[in-house]
Amino acid sequence: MIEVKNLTKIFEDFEAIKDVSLYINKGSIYGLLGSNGAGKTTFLKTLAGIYKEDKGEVFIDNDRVFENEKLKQRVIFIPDALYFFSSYTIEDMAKFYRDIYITWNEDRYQRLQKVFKIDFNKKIHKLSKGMQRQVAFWLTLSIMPDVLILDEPLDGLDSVMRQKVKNLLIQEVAEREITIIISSHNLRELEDLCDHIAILHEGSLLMEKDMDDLKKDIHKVQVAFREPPIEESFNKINVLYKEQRGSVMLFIVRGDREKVLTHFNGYRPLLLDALPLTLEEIFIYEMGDKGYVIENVIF
Ligand SMILES: Nc1ncnc2c1ncn2[C@@H]1O[C@H](COP(=O)(O)OP(=O)(O)OP(=O)(O)O)[C@@H](O)[C@H]1O
Repeated sequence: MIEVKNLTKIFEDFEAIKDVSLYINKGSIYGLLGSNGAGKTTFLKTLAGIYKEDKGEVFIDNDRVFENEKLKQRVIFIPDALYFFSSYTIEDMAKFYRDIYITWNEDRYQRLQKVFKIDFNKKIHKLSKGMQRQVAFWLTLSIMPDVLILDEPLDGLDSVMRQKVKNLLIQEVAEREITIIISSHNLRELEDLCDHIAILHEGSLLMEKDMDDLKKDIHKVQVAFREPPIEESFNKINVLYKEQRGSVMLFIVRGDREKVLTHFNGYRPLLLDALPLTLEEIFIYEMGDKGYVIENVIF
């Protein structure tokens, strides 16, 4: 269980994280979204104990993370820009981790070679970007961490390998109840993996929700009216976005699905359809609500 209490992180006079509080349950796969520069990497590095909190506190299983060597045995961070010692082979790196991590699992390391299929004796810096990322997962999963913090984790992996890695992560959660925190711009991927989602915007927590609740709360409504109602009628519902597409109107509406449908049914429409939004659509509309808008959104 991870608890972040009123976390603020400051670089010189710039507040990269502003008073963020949240709670991540054990066994959760928690997705972190946000525009470029929103503070995701800073947040993850503070969670991993690489950065010290300037205000507030980060706890993992009720222990402070920063400078906590014991806890760092159980918490692994895979950064977006990977780092390996130059001239090290995979086996050299494994030896290094074997010496550091008491939880290192040799059997798993050997078995995962069948998944990643890269020669142990290859020099890591001579491998492709995607292969280096495979090595990062291979070594990390051999450490058997309890908490895995991943910054843009699947970047550079091909589609087959992405699926394999996602399966390995889901298996870890199912079998060992590890906790995974993932930041990514690939919302399709987060949608498949995560049970919880948070959106950071300019260092602040914009929204934090269970994935199912998030989807229950926002709808894409397509409606064709016999006679369009007056504009003010829509003030009774929480419309985030509205667009005319020929004879059909598209609404993005927040609120209870049944209440939204009852409202539109009141006009006896010729056509009425309410569809769930994808995570990508939810992100765009939530951000649009905060002034981070893209024009002419076409789905
Ligand atoms: N070491 C640092 N020194 C000064 N400013 C920093 C440092 N690291 C990050 N920042 C600033 O903090 C803000 C948040 O950066 P961060 O890398 O956390 O964003 P991000 O959400 O991960 O962005 P992206 O999606 O583009 O990777 C940015 O304005 C960035 O310039």
